[in-house]
Amino acid sequence: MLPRINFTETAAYKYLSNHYIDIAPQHLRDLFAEDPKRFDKFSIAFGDILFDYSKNRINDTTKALLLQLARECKLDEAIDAMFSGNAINETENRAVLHTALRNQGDTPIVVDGKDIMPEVRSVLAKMKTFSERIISGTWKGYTGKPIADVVNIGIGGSDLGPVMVTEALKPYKNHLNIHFVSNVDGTHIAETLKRLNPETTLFLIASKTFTTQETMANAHTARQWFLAGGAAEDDIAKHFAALSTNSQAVAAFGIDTQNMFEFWDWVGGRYSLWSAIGLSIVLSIGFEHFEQLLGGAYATDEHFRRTPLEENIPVIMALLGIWYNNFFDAETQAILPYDQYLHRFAAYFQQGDMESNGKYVDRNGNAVAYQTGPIIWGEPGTNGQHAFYQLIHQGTKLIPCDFIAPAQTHNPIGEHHTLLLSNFFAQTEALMNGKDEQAVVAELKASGTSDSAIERLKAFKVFEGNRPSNSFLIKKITPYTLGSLIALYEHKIFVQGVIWNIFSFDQWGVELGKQLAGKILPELRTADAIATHDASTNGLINQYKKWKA
Ligand SMILES: O=P(O)(O)OC[C@H]1O[C@@H](O)[C@H](O)[C@@H](O)[C@@H]1O
Repeated sequence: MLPRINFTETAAYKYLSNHYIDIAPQHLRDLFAEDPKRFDKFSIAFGDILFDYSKNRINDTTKALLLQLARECKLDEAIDAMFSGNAINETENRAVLHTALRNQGDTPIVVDGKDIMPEVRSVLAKMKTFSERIISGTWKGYTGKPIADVVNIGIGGSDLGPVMVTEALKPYKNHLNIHFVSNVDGTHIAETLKRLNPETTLFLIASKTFTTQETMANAHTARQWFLAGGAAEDDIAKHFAALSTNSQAVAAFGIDTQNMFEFWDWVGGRYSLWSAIGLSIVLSIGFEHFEQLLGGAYATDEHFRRTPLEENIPVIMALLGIWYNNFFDAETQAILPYDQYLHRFAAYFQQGDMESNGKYVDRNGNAVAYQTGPIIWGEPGTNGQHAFYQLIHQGTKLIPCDFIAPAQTHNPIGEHHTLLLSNFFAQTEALMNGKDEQAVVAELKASGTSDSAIERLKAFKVFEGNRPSNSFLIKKITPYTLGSLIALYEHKIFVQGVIWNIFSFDQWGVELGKQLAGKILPELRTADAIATHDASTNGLINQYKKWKA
């Protein structure tokens, strides 16, 4: 069981509330001026990742109080409970062990009296053999040709992780073309299939439950398309594999269970890229690179599990988030990677974070009286700069930002990377320092602006600054460093859930819409006018019926 502590009733919370009143008016500029050791104090080097959190609205007292908060909420106990396989996903009575999927230690991990590591290793071995056959071309399609295209059909956790990682690790890609189909909108699969040849295409049906409507619809369409190309039912075994926990449903669909890559109910969908769900990643970059990804995540797991809280990156990330979310009333958190390959990173953690911590019911089943999970959003720099940074710099909302950038690029073309990084450094500095009226006036004077124009313009050109950010400077985005980075964010989410006293590993909030869609679907199949819903829903459905072709 996870502890049940209302963090707003801890001593640390009360101290933090008072401390907030001291900190809120202080400017980051002054905090830096007062403390020459601020960067050394508030940054952590972890392998090839430098985490700089000095540009946050904190001082030594803030950090000490936030750590006290974590201790009062028994974070240590919760970390132990997760790693040791307790059923901390209490509403589904499941352990939470995505860490076991990348475990490289030799201590058994026991769930329901059984060491799960042999099974984990055996699925990994199966993924290795299978992927080597596909990549080398020894696996042949039904007309004897090697596989050229792989289509992962899955949604949510069975899509976003593989999409994000295959994009992030494109420099490590082999010759296979990897496609992802997730949306039940027929356009997604239709546009994908247009470019493919059934003789050389492999479908991975990725679904933990193997019941998800969107995935099943797409899988059936893929199957029909494949058979319509001239293949026989028996040929399906050469072109379809399943990544799932549900062997019965896989067999019922007609996929040979030989071609099923299993995972287990102790892997949450949004934490599953490390499991068989990662097969598209393995096919894209090869098993060795996938192992490096797991290795990087394992290094973070060890860091998270064994490093004292004050030097523990996911813990610090989480506590800073809580500082802004619950004391500064910030509602969102931006993730801004200065790396084009990481263009799906924020989208990935939109699910990771918002599906985990978007909860208003606490672990006792009561509505909370405080804010929980933030809205996660972001786009790669510098595109974001020319779109929404205006609001971050001069808007009325406080938006804590995570900036992520590699020191080395995979594409050293001319000065591109230096230009990119100059923007990365400039933005965090500008957000922190801002530009005061004096500087604005001096600048306008120097450019020959008239006094009356200066008077008219100066207010618009002032930047308050004092906008907080974290910076992750990474030597290079490799499978290993990416694995580490993803796991840092995963554990941040976990720590926040522990402190907010919510369950981070269920997702009941996605069920109602599915249930209602199930009810509405048969109503859409008839031409009859509908009167079973509220006036708005009836009105929309009936208009749809009039308009549909
Ligand atoms: O892998 P499955 O079972 O098809 O589920 C896909 C997604 O389904 C959604 O309903 C869940 O909210 C996600 O968490 C999950 O990842």
